[in-house]
Parts: sequence; structure tokens; C-alpha cells
Amino acid sequence: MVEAADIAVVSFDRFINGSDADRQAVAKEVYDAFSTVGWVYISDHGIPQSRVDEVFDLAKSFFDLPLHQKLAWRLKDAEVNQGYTADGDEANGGIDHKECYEHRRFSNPQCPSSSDLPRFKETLDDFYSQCLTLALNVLKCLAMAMHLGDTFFDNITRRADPQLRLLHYPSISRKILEQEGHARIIPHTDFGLCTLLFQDEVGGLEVDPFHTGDFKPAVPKRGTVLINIADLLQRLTNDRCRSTVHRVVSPSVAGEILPSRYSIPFFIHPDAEAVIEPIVKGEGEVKKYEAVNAGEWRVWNTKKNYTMLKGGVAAA
Ligand SMILES: O=C(O)CCC(=O)C(=O)O
Ligand SMILES: [Fe+2]
Repeated sequence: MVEAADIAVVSFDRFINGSDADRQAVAKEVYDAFSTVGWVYISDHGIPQSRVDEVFDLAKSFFDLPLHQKLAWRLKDAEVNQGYTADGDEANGGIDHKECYEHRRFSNPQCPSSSDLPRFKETLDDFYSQCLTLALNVLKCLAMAMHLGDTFFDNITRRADPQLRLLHYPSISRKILEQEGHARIIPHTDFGLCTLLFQDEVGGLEVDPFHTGDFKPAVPKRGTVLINIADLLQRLTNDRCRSTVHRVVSPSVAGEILPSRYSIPFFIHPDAEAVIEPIVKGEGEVKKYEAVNAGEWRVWNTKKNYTMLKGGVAAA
């Protein structure tokens, strides 16, 4: 049995309901995790498990629809980045075996209606705001631990439009997935601020905490949400917080045919007009990154990931 990645489990109850001292203590635990492995499991996060289960059930109903119907909601534009992406349409330097649906905050033109899928849009809208609240609290922890002032991240996320993603990795033969260059999702870092990740019980998510090529399972823990630092926060914190490489591969279950897997990431991005530039603390500290415009960064990285959007135009 491969040893699991050493990722702390932090209860968020003391942050939501505790005293100032409790909040500071949680902030430090979260920061310690983000500045080592770059990942943390948050329990008691305030989103009811029944809601999480409901969103997984809706994801299953959506992906069970015939392909021609899902293609009617196809994601067409990296800038809008909303809708359905079929197996094979997204990858960046390898072959992913997955399909996704992206939901946004302000506008979801490529979303099934209530006659297509009852309760889909309203449940995702609700879940989206619950994820956003949790994400902003996690960012508040970072601001507190780094003494940036409690509202530091509020000021760059007022109009933020994160991406809620439903992910389905279809059942597949182990032989196909274990070919060179193939994976359920190939090794990558996330490129926003940070990511909340809900996963089912199947497993297969692995993290390379110290970029040595030694991937370790980030095992599913029911009732928790995994949170990982992404590239913009690594840049903003001048490498204090670490955006670490991860991938999804064959789960360690017996058998030649791997079961379907579902996961739900929520990618936090700052306001499009925010400028993200390293915070330096001491006199002699050198900025390790140039400033980037958050909106341009997002579109550039999104385009890079979609094979069908290369050149900016999607096939219909
Ligand atoms: O499915 C997972 O567990 C991870 C998904 C992921 O890393 C991503 O979508 O960026
Ligand atoms: Fe990721």
C-alpha cells in the first residue's frame, strides 16, 4: 500500500464560530499546510454533506445524458469559459480521459434548463455561493497569518467570477489509462488563487508535494474539502505558499476496468482587473515574479488548456 500524502486535516468550526484567538490558531494551521505541502483538508467547513451529495447526484445525472445532448451546452470560448467540455477537448501536453461542465457566477448561457434537468441550475447557483463564502474565509486565514490585514483578499475578489467544475472520469480500462502520456488528468498545477476540491470515494488523486516526482495519494476523506494553493497565490506570496503538481491516475482498486470517478473543483480567481505582484516582507527580499494582470493570466492559461479552443475559436 502506497503511503498517503501528509496533508493536515483542519477543523474550520473554530474559524466560523470561535473567538479571535481560535481564528488566529486556525489561520496558522492553514498557512502552515499551504507553505509546506500546499494542500489542506478542511472539515466542519459549513457546507452540509447532504448538499455536497446532491451536487454529486446532479453531476451524475448530467453526465449520464447522451453526448449529443451535452454537446448542445458545449463550452465555446475560453474567455466565457462556461459549459460542457467533452472527453479529449481539454489537455495540455498529454491525454486526459475526462469530461467536465463549468458553472460561473454571473452568467451561464450553456446551462441545462429546469426542463432539461430539474434543480440543476438553482442547486449549482446555491452551492456556488456556499463555496465562494468558504473560499473567501480560507483566503482570510492567509491574510491573517501573513499580517496583510483581514480585508486584503476581499479587495481583489469583489467582482470575482470563480469556476465551479463538475468532473467525470468515465469508466476505462487500466491498460489505456496507464499508457505513457495518458491519465485521468495529467500532472499540472492550478493557475488561479486556490482550489476547493470535493472528491468521491474512488480515489486516484495524487500530489507531488516537493516536486521530486514522488507522487502520493491525496485520499478521499468524506466530510472534508481539500484545498490547494494555485499559481497566482504562489506568485503573490513570493513562494511562501506552494502551488504543487497533482494528477489523477488509476485508483488502487483491483481490476482491469476502472470505475467512473466524479469530483467537483471550485477554482478561485481574483477580479479580472487585479494586478498580482509578489508581496515582499523584509528589506532584502527580492520579488521572484513579475506582476501579472489577473484577467489576462486567466484567459491565457485557459486557452492553453483547451485543444478545441487553440487559436481562440471553438469548433461549433
Ligand atoms: O479530480 C480531481 O481530483 C482533481 C481535478 C483537478 O486537479 C483539476 O481539475 O484541476
Ligand atoms: Fe488541478
